[in-house]
Amino acid sequence: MSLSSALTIESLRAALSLTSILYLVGLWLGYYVLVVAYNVSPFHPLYRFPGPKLAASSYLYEAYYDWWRVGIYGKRIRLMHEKYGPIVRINPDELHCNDPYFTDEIYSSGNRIRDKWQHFLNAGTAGPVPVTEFSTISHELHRARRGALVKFFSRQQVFRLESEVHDFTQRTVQKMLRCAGKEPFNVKEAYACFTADIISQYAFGEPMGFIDQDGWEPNLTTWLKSVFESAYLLRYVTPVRMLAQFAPLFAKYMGENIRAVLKQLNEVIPRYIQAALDNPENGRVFADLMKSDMLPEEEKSMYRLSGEGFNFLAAGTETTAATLTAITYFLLAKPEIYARLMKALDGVDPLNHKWTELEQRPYLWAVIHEALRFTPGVSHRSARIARTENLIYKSKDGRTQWVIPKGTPISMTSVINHNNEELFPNPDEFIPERWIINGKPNYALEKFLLSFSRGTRACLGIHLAYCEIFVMTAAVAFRILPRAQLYQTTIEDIRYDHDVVTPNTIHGPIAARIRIV
Ligand code: HEM
Repeated sequence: MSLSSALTIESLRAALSLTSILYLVGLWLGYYVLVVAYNVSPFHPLYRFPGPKLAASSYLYEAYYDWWRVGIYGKRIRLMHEKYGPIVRINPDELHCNDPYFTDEIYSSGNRIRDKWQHFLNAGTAGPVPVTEFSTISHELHRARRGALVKFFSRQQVFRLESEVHDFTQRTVQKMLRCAGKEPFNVKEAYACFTADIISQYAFGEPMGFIDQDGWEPNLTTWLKSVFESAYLLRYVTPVRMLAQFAPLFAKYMGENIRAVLKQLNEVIPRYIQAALDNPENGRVFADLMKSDMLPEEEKSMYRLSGEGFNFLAAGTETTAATLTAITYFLLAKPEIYARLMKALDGVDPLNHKWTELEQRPYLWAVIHEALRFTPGVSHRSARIARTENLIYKSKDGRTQWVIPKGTPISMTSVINHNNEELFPNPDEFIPERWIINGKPNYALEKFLLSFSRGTRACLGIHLAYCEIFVMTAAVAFRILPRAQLYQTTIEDIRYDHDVVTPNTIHGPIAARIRIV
């Protein structure tokens, strides 16, 4: 061994000695204590805001409830509001608001700058996801990315492709009917097959084949479940987040579902996009996006577009399927609501109904909005940062006023807003009638619905989601429910208990097992 390599090994040994490791740990602890002290000191810009000091001192408090105890910080935040008022400090850097009248200030529209916050986006950092429209922090870049996509998801565009929604609806219903007299099944899985196939067809020009496969599982949500379940681990455990970047390298050592997701992300979706580009006539979103002059060339890489494709599937499958499942559950559990709905659908053709025609039936509109309130597809809070303006908060009674400093992440939580007793009396009850006023849909109440978020970052797929929900609900009401019964399913399989970004019940994901006779 040469002298120089002997010296290198010697210095490495010295660097890794117990004393030096203890010294480094001590330094880190000292730094951490200083940060905690600063967070609760009067020097911190959020010092005056009420909330538990422990929550303000470090992210450990939030991590304990969201990661360790799994997704229950939302419940904790609700209790904080009861004690501290409408605006509370829930971690060192974030405020939370539970006044629904302030929604459009936080989630504003137009030119008012609203950034997203890295802390939240850390929950989904694998592969190209961070470079997608959904995960874009900066208002300006988000605007450019969304601007290029928005026309593909407009109401007009959904009308143009509505016949495909009908086709997939009828095929799903036919497949459900083939389960008659057989084993009960979880209708959520059937809806997940339907929603994944529709988005794939809509975005890439071809379905993923879940409706045509034998049985309902596995499907995309079977695989995505593990992605949602790892969201908090990625958010709070930095080394895991860093390792996630290299996930494809050690894919073979990972669980089956994560492997399936990686395959979708790295092989299946790029293949769909390539097929779309090779066949521009039928190429839908991606073929057109390549030609779009709204996006600079560097935004059109296969890597980034695969991320967008993946996000469409992830954003629109579980959410829409959960809403349809809640509707099915309540229509079966409450025959009086089902009877009223069937009366409202009088005259509608069971096999050939139009979305616009269905929207004109106030009771159907009400059932759907009550399901979106009761089971919002996304139950975790989502923060916005007003980078350039202080937000002025004034409670309705004028007793509470706050100036929220510009640059502060501030969030709301759909399940908290949707349980507001003033807007939604008896919020634990499923009451479609609350959405009807003078025999018409109560559009004024709709602006308090946070299921699709609001403002510049609201759900891009909202029109597609509504079209799917209206068309499928009517089809199921006519053709499935007269022959279906709930099987080993109670309200506890639907009611929100905690979240893994999407709502979960005490038994896990939302589910409604039905038997068709
Ligand atoms: C009931 C069904 C749905 C619900 C409840 C829902 C809910 C939401 C919510 C709450 C957000 C905002 C998330 C945030 O603040 O970070 C969002 C964003 C988004 N959703 Fe949906 N969604 C649904 C269906 C769909 C469908 C069918 C698609 C189709 C592709 C879709 C695509 C998207 C996209 C691309 C975004 C990101 C928008 C942006 O950042 O500009 N969603 N959705």
